[in-house]
Order: sequence, then structure tokens, then C-alpha cells
Amino acid sequence: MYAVVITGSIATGKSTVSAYIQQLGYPLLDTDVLARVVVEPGHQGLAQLVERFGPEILQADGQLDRAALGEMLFGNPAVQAEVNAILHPLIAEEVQRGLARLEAAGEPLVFIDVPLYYETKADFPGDEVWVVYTPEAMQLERLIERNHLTEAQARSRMASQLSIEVKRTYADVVIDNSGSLTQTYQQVDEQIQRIQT
Ligand SMILES: CC(C)(COP(=O)(O)OP(=O)(O)OC[C@H]1O[C@@H](n2cnc3c(N)ncnc32)[C@H](O)[C@@H]1O)[C@@H](O)C(=O)NCCC(=O)NCCS
Ligand SMILES: Nc1ncnc2c1ncn2[C@@H]1O[C@H](COP(=O)(O)OP(=O)(O)OP(=O)(O)O)[C@@H](O)[C@H]1O
Repeated sequence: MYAVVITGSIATGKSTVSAYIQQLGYPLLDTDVLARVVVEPGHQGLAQLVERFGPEILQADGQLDRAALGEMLFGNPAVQAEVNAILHPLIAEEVQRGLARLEAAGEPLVFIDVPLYYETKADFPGDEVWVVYTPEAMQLERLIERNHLTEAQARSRMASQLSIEVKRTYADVVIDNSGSLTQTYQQVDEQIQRIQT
């Protein structure tokens, strides 16, 4: 089984590329989704976060208050490191479990969407890495628009990850998502064709 890691920085277009890949029928493990699984009520990820940060990170219904944790995490490297130390091993375990299931099912080509791949590399396997890229000015603009953030909030989220300009230099493949969606999808088609031949 060949595993392609899809990464990028916040709002550069990983989910857009991942959605297209799923539409093509390929299996995809999304660590943003798995990160939600490990903080469901009853899961040890949530219990450990509450133990460390207190019940103020919970909503009245007992679910994680994502906005509250996001406010604490983005822009505070110490909190970010603590949250990562609690959640990343649990997320990595879920990825391993997912990969084992896909391998057993005989899938030849699978994808893993890992936003923080280069920040947490040791935890996540992959045969090649695609970086979904847009210039930073466009990343900022799309992030502000999608999440309804102020420019300062958006910049603080961008600063909590490695710069996309750095990540692009590490990539095996750069998917340039600064043009139309059609142009992005075409690059994905070309790369899948390359892998399959
Ligand atoms: C802080 C949380 C609650 C904010 O939730 P929210 O719903 O607002 O955002 P969402 O989960 O959709 O993430 C949006 C994007 O933020 C960025 N991001 C998320 N977590 C982190 C982090 N620890 N460090 C840097 N950037 C991050 C990623 O680019 C991600 O795609 C949530 O992101 C979280 O639990 N993060 C810790 C787990 C993690 O590292 N997830 C990333 C996948 S490994
Ligand atoms: N080629 C494009 N043209 C115009 N808008 C786009 C394009 N690609 C993505 N977008 C928009 O930019 C925003 C960010 O894209 P997306 O959500 O795919 O990024 P992401 O990398 O998955 O972000 P995150 O790290 O936060 O999960 C979204 O609102 C999306 O609709």
C-alpha cells in the first residue's frame, strides 16, 4: 500500500484537495477529523485536557469548547506544546489503526491529511508528501474570510505553524492552489496518474 501525506499550512487548501481525492474514490484519513474523535466525551484525550486546563474548556453539554481551546492555543506556544503532547500520540494511534484497516482491505493507494506533518513528522508515516501551497497573502485573505477572523487573529494562527514558504521547500510535490479549483484538481489528477504508472 502506498500512502501519500497531504499537508500545507492553515487555509492553504488541504481540505479542498482532500475532498476532491475522496470524490475520486480514494480512501483518506484526515487528522483534523481524528483530532475530533480523540476529544469526544469519554475519550482519554478530553479527560487529559480537562485535567490540565480545567473545566473551562468544556461546554455546558460536556463537549470540548473548541473556540475556547483555540483562543488559548493559537498564539501561545507553551499551551500549544502541551495540547500537542497530549493529543498527537492519540491522533497518531488512530492513523495507525486506520492504515492497518486500509492495508487489510487491500487498498493500493491511500491519502493522509496531516496539517502539522512537518511540525510532528516523527508521529506520522508516509511514502511521499504533497504540500498544498498558496502565497501567504492569499492564505491570510482566505483564512480571514473562511473563519471570520480579524487580521491579527489570522496572523496569530498562521504564526502557530511553520510558514508555507518553508514547507514548500520540504515537499516531494507542490500542489499550487492559488489558481482556480479546476487548475488544482488537474495537478492532483496528474500526480495520481504518475503514482499509478
Ligand atoms: C485548537 C482546536 C480545538 C481548534 O479547533 P477548531 O475547530 O477551531 O479548528 P480545527 O480543528 O478545524 O483546525 C483548523 C486548523 O488549525 C490548525 N491547527 C489545529 N491544531 C493546531 C495545533 N496544535 N498547532 C498549530 N495549528 C493547529 C490546522 O491547520 C487545522 O487544520 C483544534 O484545532 C485542536 O484540538 N487542535 C489540537 C489537535 C491538533 O494538533 N490538530 C491538528 C491535526 S494533527
Ligand atoms: N482554489 C481556490 N480558489 C478559491 N478559494 C479556495 C481555493 N481553494 C480553497 N479555497 C478556499 O480557501 C479556504 C481554505 O481552504 P481549505 O479549507 O481547503 O484549507 P485547509 O488547508 O484545509 O485549512 P485548515 O488548515 O484550516 O484545515 C476555504 O474557504 C476554501 O473554500
